[in-house]
Amino acid sequence: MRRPSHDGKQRVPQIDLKRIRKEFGGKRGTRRWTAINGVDLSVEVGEIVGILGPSGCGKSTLLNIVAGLESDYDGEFTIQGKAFGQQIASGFRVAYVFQEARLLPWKTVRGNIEFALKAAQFPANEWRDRVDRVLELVELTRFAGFYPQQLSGGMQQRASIARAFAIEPDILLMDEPFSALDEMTAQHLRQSLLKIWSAFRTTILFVSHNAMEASFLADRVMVMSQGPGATIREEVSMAGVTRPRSYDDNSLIEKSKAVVNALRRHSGRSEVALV
Ligand SMILES: Nc1ncnc2c1ncn2[C@@H]1O[C@H](COP(=O)(O)OP(=O)(O)OP(=O)(O)O)[C@@H](O)[C@H]1O
Repeated sequence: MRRPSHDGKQRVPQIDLKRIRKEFGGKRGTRRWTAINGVDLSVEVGEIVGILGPSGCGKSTLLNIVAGLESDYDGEFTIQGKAFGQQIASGFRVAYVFQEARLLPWKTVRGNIEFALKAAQFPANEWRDRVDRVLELVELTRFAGFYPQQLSGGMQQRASIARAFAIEPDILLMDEPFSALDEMTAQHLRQSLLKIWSAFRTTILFVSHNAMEASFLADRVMVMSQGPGATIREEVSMAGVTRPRSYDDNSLIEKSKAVVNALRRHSGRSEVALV
């Protein structure tokens, strides 16, 4: 999937996974399970790529490998042509947004974001401006002094997205970030995410179960097959769906149907719904 740049030169992809295979178990008599086998995926700088596939096919496993949380796998994984550990040692940053906001309950929204800035070694004199900027982008300025339990689920997730962007990550990983929210809140948050992405142009790799969500956010949607030994079977390009995006855009609706059809083809199930 390596593609030439507009000037005709080969660019080095931001994320490059080749022939990735991950097996679980097999130790002390536990069942051996090949979760993924032969995954190839290249993501360019500033791209948004979505991963969809049947439950248990290995989507989170793939994100965990890119996050550096999973190191026991076969195949090659490089970041801009270098080993992950080498890139992290030279200041490369990866942020992860999960289904739940995972904010520290004893810290305010500002305190949570400052905590991440401190961990990422940003100088303390930059914290206030950085926090203010990201909170404005996710429309939480008035809630900087609130504790997580004083916020709705959608607001907490917005705070977690703000925290992720505050450290200006080179890569943002998201594992079903909006699936715990009602659809109207999720729609608002997807818009917020794209607004903040257009300010930072961070490379985003995310997992979703929602074809419309994936189509709305992504430049490309990768559809995985059913495991064991799951792999990426099809790519649906969102080229032609202009940004900023609207849920009413017919070209988006058509692309979303194409994603659903790809899921049907590769999940071995026929009852996959549009959302
Ligand atoms: N730590 C583990 N030990 C054993 N098996 C595991 C482990 N983690 C994941 N698996 C197995 O690997 C497969 C892939 O899991 P993974 O969580 O990556 O799938 P997924 O596509 O993200 O699932 P879902 O869509 O349901 O969240 C599953 O069959 C799962 O049971």
